[in-house]
Amino acid sequence: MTFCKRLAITAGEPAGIGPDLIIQIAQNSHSDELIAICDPELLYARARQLDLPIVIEKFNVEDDPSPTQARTIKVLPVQLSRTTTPGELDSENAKYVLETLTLAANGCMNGQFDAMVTAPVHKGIINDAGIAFSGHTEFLEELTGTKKVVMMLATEGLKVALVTTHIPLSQVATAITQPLLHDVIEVLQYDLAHTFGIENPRIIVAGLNPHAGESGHMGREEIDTIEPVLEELRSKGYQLQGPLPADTLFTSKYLDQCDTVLAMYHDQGLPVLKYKGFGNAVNITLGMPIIRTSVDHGTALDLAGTGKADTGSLTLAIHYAGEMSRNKSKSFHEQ
Ligand SMILES: NC(=O)C1=CN([C@@H]2O[C@H](COP(=O)(O)OP(=O)(O)OC[C@H]3O[C@@H](n4cnc5c(N)ncnc54)[C@H](O)[C@@H]3O)[C@@H](O)[C@H]2O)C=CC1
Ligand SMILES: NCC(=O)COP(=O)(O)O
Repeated sequence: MTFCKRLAITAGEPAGIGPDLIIQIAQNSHSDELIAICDPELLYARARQLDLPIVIEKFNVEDDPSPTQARTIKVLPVQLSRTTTPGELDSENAKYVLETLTLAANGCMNGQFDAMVTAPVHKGIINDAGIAFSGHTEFLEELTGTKKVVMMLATEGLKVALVTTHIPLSQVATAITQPLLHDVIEVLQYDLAHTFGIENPRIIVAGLNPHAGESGHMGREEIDTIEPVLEELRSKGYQLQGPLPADTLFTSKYLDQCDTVLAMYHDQGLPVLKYKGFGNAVNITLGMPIIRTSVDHGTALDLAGTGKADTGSLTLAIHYAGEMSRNKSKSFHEQ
């Protein structure tokens, strides 16, 4: 097993804190090789603004991976369409952002990179450019041709996976179908075992409605959709508890006895996780043939160029990407 892994890091939205974070973490050495995929001129300009020293080297795929030296950034260059001002979004650069993601993902699929780590993108400005985009998770699901990927965020003592991701709340109830829930739990169960080494994972599944539907008086999704899937999978040996009311399941009584919470939608699970571990959490896309980790935060336009962005989550995402690539097993859909 090669110790030093080659990790692609996409810098994300150029007006956000992604470039800052790459420059900030480059001040230290790393045992894995980090390849930034972005415009090198953007890094130079942001480094001047942050008053941090960097040396940029062009990435050469023919070289063997080598640990990253302090203040050196290896770059796979992609040119911005327009020069960026920190904090000011420009839809002209949306294609550039997607090009960095595509290069990273394709590079992972063809073996050029061991994993990809993504700095935050701005979903809105990509849509403003006329390109339908709801997140890295969905973009990479399509690009890698994966039937179902699962978003999971992890921090010390808590993992939260989601059944639905970036859709309007008004669409959540109809999006949660038995086949979707079944696929999500299968991917989650498989990855907890094979990526995280939890042999018989205990998963707590949240209900959708207040009080998990109050026996059908406050919504029937628990009875009609969630319970039948849990019953079926329990009969195969899965350790599934629920559907539990989401307002009380995030308490130590339940969390101490589970490995992961499966939330029905984005803002049911992630506020709790971020309350517990914002800045010290990682976002992992489960189920793909490639490894992708990401930060727990967004573009923080208010902090771009100020030097105040916290590097904790990107550092953790890089750590996870390295460890996951050292322990890589087949993904759920490849078995
Ligand atoms: N992985 C990704 O690509 C993600 C992208 N986003 C996108 O980011 C954009 C902005 O989203 P918001 O909801 O405003 O969330 P945000 O995370 O960008 O900002 C929320 C608050 O947290 C602070 N913050 C964020 N990251 C920080 C860091 N590293 N250090 C210190 N403070 C930090 C910000 O200054 C702000 O006060 C949206 O377009 C959203 O879609 C959001 C989450 C993840
Ligand atoms: N809140 C998490 C988030 O929005 C990240 O989404 P993605 O871009 O990683 O799909």
